[in-house]
Amino acid sequence: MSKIPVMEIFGPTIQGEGMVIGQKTMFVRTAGCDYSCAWCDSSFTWDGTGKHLITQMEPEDIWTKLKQLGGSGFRFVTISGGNPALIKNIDGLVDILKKNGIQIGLETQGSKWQDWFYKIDELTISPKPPSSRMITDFDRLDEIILRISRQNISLKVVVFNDEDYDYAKKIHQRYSEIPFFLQVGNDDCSTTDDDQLMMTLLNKYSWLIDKTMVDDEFQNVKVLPQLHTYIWGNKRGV
Ligand SMILES: C[S@@+](CC[C@H](N)C(=O)[O-])C[C@H]1O[C@@H](n2cnc3c(N)ncnc32)[C@H](O)[C@@H]1O
Ligand SMILES: Nc1nc2[nH]cc(C(=O)O)c2c(=O)[nH]1
Ligand code: SF4
Ligand SMILES: [Mg+2]
Repeated sequence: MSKIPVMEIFGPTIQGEGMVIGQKTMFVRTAGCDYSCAWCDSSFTWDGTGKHLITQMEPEDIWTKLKQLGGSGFRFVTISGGNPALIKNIDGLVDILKKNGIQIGLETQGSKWQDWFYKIDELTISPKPPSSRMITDFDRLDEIILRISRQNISLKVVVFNDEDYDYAKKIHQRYSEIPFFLQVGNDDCSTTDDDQLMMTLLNKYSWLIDKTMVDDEFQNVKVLPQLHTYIWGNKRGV
């Protein structure tokens, strides 16, 4: 048995965030998280509300489903969650994807390690700022980042307020050699008023840009929105 708890499989869509923003990709979203961020936009993966959606799947079945949805029109799969790093069996899925010439992206927060991280092509670590109410274990994060430092990795911190911004700077300074992304926080993950949401998010993006541009301590940084929210709002599975 090498099953993986899957919450949703979707795509093709664009990667809306971070180091490979705009990339055509399929998504595999796993269930369960060791964190419970105050503003998690995927809380259905861990708060019980999506329990009925969880399917225990063999890696081969996930590959079959990906091909069903994406046909032969994709070369990239992003694994997100929840925290996929809780799941040892993702190793089997990674091997199947590699064998079929698929590039793999991973979204995780840097709280857990798996050896299959070594096989990920584009690895995003997203440590959580104070507004999330999570506490970063820096010894653990140091260890993980050291292990993957020769791979294609990036750090991405979501910013909601000044305190988060200061935390982001601390992360950037601690791991100054690693490509660094600031990401706009979405504090209304339930609204269906897409126009209002876009206005709010654009204003926040503008605030974050203004702040970063005059900050000499942020020299080499990329400031990004969650692009998919501009197109599809809070819609799930896109
Ligand atoms: C849902 S998480 C899943 C992967 C992993 N648990 C993590 O947090 O990195 C995927 C990405 O969405 C970001 N995210 C979650 N909620 C958000 C929100 N309300 N606004 C902006 N980004 C958010 C996370 O910081 C992370 O970078
Ligand atoms: N289009 C799109 N891009 C994303 N980038 C990271 C996502 C995530 O939830 O991990 C995500 C997502 O859910 N959709
Ligand atoms: S670590 Fe990621 S999935 Fe887990 S609660 Fe935070 S944002 Fe959500
Ligand atoms: Mg998301």
